[in-house]
Amino acid sequence: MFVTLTDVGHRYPGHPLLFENVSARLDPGHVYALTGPSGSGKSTLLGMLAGWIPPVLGNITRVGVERIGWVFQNPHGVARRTALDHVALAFVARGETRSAADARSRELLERFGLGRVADRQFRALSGGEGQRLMLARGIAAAPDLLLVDEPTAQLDLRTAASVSDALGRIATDGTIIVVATHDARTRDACTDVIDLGAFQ
Ligand SMILES: Nc1ncnc2c1ncn2[C@@H]1O[C@H](COP(=O)(O)OP(=O)(O)OP(=O)(O)O)[C@@H](O)[C@H]1O
Repeated sequence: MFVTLTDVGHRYPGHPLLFENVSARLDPGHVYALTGPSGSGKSTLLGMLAGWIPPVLGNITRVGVERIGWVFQNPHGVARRTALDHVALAFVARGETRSAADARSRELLERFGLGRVADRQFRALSGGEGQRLMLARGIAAAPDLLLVDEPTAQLDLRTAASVSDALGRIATDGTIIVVATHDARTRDACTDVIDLGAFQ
């Protein structure tokens, strides 16, 4: 399974080229930081990787990528459900029994520094905890391609740092992960960098 970008470029109708000549190969087990100044097209390229936006130039090939997951800027959860429930449901949806799902979820929550708040309702989590929970849920769903859009944009520095550190630990064998970010610490936590600023 992999994704290739070959000389990819994009412009919105009536606007100049946002970026051009982006070529890369994305493989499972890596976490790719997609960086670049505000407006350089990071969210646009995530939409292209998802297949929502066809590139104006070049092409994107997805081989063996069937399931695509997203983690957005703001954590969205069910207010009265526990953190554990949010992750366990992803495992249950993949066919695990509830008790196996709970055990795997607790392990995953530990990895994201959320072991302590596993039984807390979503509405009682802090912003950083909520965002780390969204990443844990994204991984639990085991998509082939996980697209993460500015996971620290709404967070203060310290909370953002906790999310960046968690991102450094999410590389996982069966999933290609791409994280759009302007946060240097998030970028440094990733295994690879694609800088759109270099393709303007
Ligand atoms: N549907 C659209 N039609 C026209 N222009 C658009 C559309 N969507 C985005 N743009 C413009 O394209 C540029 C790139 O937007 P995009 O959101 O991809 O950048 P970004 O790098 O993710 O920015 P930021 O870091 O600020 O989130 C921006 O100038 C934006 O206003």
